[in-house]
Amino acid sequence: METILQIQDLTVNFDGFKAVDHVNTKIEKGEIHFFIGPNGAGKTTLLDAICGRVKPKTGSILFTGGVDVTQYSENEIVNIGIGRKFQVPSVFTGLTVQENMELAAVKNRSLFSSIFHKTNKEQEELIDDILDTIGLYGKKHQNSAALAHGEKQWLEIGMLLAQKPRLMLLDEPVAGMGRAETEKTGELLKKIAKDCTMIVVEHDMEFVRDYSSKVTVLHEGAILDEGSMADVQKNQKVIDVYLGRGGERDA
Ligand SMILES: Nc1ncnc2c1ncn2[C@@H]1O[C@H](COP(=O)(O)OP(=O)(O)OP(=O)(O)O)[C@@H](O)[C@H]1O
Repeated sequence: METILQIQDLTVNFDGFKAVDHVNTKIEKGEIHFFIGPNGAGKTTLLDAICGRVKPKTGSILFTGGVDVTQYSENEIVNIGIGRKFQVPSVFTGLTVQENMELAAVKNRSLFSSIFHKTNKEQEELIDDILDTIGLYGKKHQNSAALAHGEKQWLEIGMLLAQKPRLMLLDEPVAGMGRAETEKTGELLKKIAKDCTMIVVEHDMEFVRDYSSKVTVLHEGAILDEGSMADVQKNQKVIDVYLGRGGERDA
């Protein structure tokens, strides 16, 4: 196993309140690693620290062995290969599926300059491959406003893939999806994880059971348990603070 991300003694404070409290964990290459736990446990804050949105009070986050991303800006973190998808889709609904992909593929953060930057042949091939992977090749010329909820989420995952990340952070990717879309998303994550490791925050426990390689349970900012879903769901403390309290219905 090769470690892609090592989180060491990570603490994030908001006005003295510890949202993340001395967290230590490792993400292995190729994993679909879920973070679960009750509302307010610190899951989103942890993702925010990895992608540079918040700066920790203590600790380090080592990416592929050496680089401490806590010292980097959000843009630098994207450029070294960590992509983040937020809960609310950020697809441009005035553009087609293909145009959204082109914007992402030219890798320019500014919409204005991206519009004037044509994609090259290599980028076109990459876009076609990704559209095939996310199941939207047949809809490439469709306006993205007309896509179903699940399809918009897949397009956004595709837009992240266009930046060729080695690690992808997903915040509640199946929220609002029906069972069929949820399963399709799980199969998509499995496909992607072969080349791009995944960290996923999720409240849908059926989805976590079906698609996780590893689960970290957070409670009040700290790690309560870690392991396979089969193992952590037997832990009485995890049942008491989350699973047994209908935590999965809180989303
Ligand atoms: N910018 C902020 N300023 C102050 N407090 C914050 C800020 N962001 C988060 N918090 C607090 O930190 C704690 C952890 O929040 P976080 O959003 O990380 O939890 P979560 O586990 O993702 O919860 P949920 O499952 O509800 O999304 C919460 O008590 C929240 O109110």
